[in-house]
Amino acid sequence: MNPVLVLNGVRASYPGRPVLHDIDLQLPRGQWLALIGPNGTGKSTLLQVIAGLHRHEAGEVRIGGHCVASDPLAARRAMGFAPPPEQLPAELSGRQALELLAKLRGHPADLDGALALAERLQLDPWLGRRIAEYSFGTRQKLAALQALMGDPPLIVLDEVLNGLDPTSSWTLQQVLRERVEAGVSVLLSTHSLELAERRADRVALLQGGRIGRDWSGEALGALRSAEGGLLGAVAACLRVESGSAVEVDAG
Ligand SMILES: Nc1ncnc2c1ncn2[C@@H]1O[C@H](COP(=O)(O)OP(=O)(O)OP(=O)(O)O)[C@@H](O)[C@H]1O
Repeated sequence: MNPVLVLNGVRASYPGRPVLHDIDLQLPRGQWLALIGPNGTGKSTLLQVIAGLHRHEAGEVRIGGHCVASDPLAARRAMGFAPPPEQLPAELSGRQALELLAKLRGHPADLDGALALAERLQLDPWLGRRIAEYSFGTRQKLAALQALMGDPPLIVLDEVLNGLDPTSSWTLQQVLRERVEAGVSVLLSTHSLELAERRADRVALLQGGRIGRDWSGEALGALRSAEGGLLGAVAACLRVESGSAVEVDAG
């Protein structure tokens, strides 16, 4: 089966600052990929390129076979993206924001599924209140709901578990795992190596604007039982990049 997400030679930058260099990545159906990497290495930029919110200067991004640059609407329909919490419409209630999204997508019935998920995430008591009154974690839950709404084949989440209380975080991880088991693909950026190691099917390390390492399910399985685990493996990669591995080896 064709991968749900394909990136070929993707490059992107901000004025005077190249960020992504020739990113090649494929995400098969029914796989949870955790994207990790140091601060400022370009994870959010990469996810925004995939969501069509940041222009890529070279290469190609395809979602469900649709090219993000030439057929953005079809590409967007094949994915769910959690907006950054500060970009949620503060003057609307959570319910109004979900209704608006369902209407914009042309699937008002999607609201029912989102409301059921809101209950699982204990967001339902907040849905009648203005988003401006939400805490950071409550906004994160609403953003995640938006990404999950309508059951898209690809779900893209940028550090969306940050700020969630442990029970809500666990529930959202369970929801994501259920979706993955049903054939949905999840791309989640995170700084939690524990989450990446335990929950994801595969982990990609973004390093210097490139995919420096890509640990498959098998490699992850080996890391789970190895001393140091994923943290040790990531630290080794970053030492090599900074050149300090040479010092360590020489010492
Ligand atoms: N709007 C912007 N204008 C200019 N530079 C930006 C902008 N947004 C991000 N950058 C720069 O692009 C680079 C990548 O940023 P990005 O937010 O994608 O990194 P990240 O890996 O998600 O970081 P973090 O882990 O800290 O969230 C950084 O050097 C950052 O300073």
